[in-house]
Amino acid sequence: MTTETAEASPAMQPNDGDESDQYPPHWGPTAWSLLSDLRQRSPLIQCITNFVSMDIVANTLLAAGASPAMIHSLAEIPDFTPQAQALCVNVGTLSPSWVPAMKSAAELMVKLGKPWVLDPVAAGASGFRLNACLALVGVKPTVIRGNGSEIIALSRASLGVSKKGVDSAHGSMDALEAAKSLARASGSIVAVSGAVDVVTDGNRVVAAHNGVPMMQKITATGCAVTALIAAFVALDPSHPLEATASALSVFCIAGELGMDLAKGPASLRMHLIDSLYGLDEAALLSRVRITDL
Ligand SMILES: Nc1ncnc2c1ncn2[C@@H]1O[C@H](COP(=O)(O)OP(=O)(O)OP(=O)(O)O)[C@@H](O)[C@H]1O
Ligand SMILES: Cc1ncsc1CCO
Ligand SMILES: [Mg+2]
Repeated sequence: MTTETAEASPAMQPNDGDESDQYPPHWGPTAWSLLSDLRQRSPLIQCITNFVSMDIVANTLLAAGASPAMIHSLAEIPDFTPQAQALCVNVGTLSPSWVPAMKSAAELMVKLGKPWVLDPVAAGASGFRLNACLALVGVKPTVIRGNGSEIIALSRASLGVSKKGVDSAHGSMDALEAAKSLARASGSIVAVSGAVDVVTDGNRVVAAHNGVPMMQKITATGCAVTALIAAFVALDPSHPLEATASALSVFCIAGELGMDLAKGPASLRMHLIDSLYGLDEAALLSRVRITDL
């Protein structure tokens, strides 16, 4: 829900020529190996997500090779959640009755030693939402992925800073220090999406430079990439930072390839999903742009 342009980002062209020297070569094979694994192993990903995003989240997971389940009833969690390889919790259309299911599913995943990922949509929009997000952060998400404004709001609240500030239109780089503080305070990997996606464990910071600005004009692309992060982390739970950066880069490469065929947001949505489904090794290796900051 932030607006950010990407004039400074070299994200739209293949990673070839001299420019490739700035991108460490190990990231391409890492991302490809995770995507290949996803297609082979098809992990079951439980999503407790908002009404707006349910369709694009399920279709993104399917196109990437995962198996989505949009199951959010508290009554089903004891039987169903233990079968999932990862859980994605998204507070986008939160109401009080959803919070116990979110907490209970997350607690169960932690108890079982499995990863779960939090998308704190519009975290600073209300006291109710912020408190729910803080309670969920207390259940130790493996990864928290939000846009700049969301990470700044959550980071301030988790550090007990009462001044909320103007939580709109923050770029991902503006949120870098907030992301590091939140990662240190929570023990989670924190990812901030934007023209450049940044991922941190509180010390190390990596940046993924893929994507196109038009992705912001499709609702719930952020929710979709959070779910894809859950799927990637399910494959390699002991390396969540690498899995998170790879998922962001892969999703954004699908956006770049989709943009070549799109006429606007609606056709980009379709072509992004098609491009994710068809993404091959050569295209991925030539386009991955991940750097250590
Ligand atoms: N200016 C940009 N240039 C390139 N890619 C972008 C840009 N802005 C966002 N993206 C990409 O679009 C996807 C969604 O990120 P965004 O920051 O818009 O999420 P969000 O605000 O949580 O969205 P939503 O709430 O609609 O799900 C991410 O994969 C991100 O990398
Ligand atoms: C637009 C919108 N409102 C609540 S959730 C959502 C989807 C993007 O997060
Ligand atoms: Mg969002």
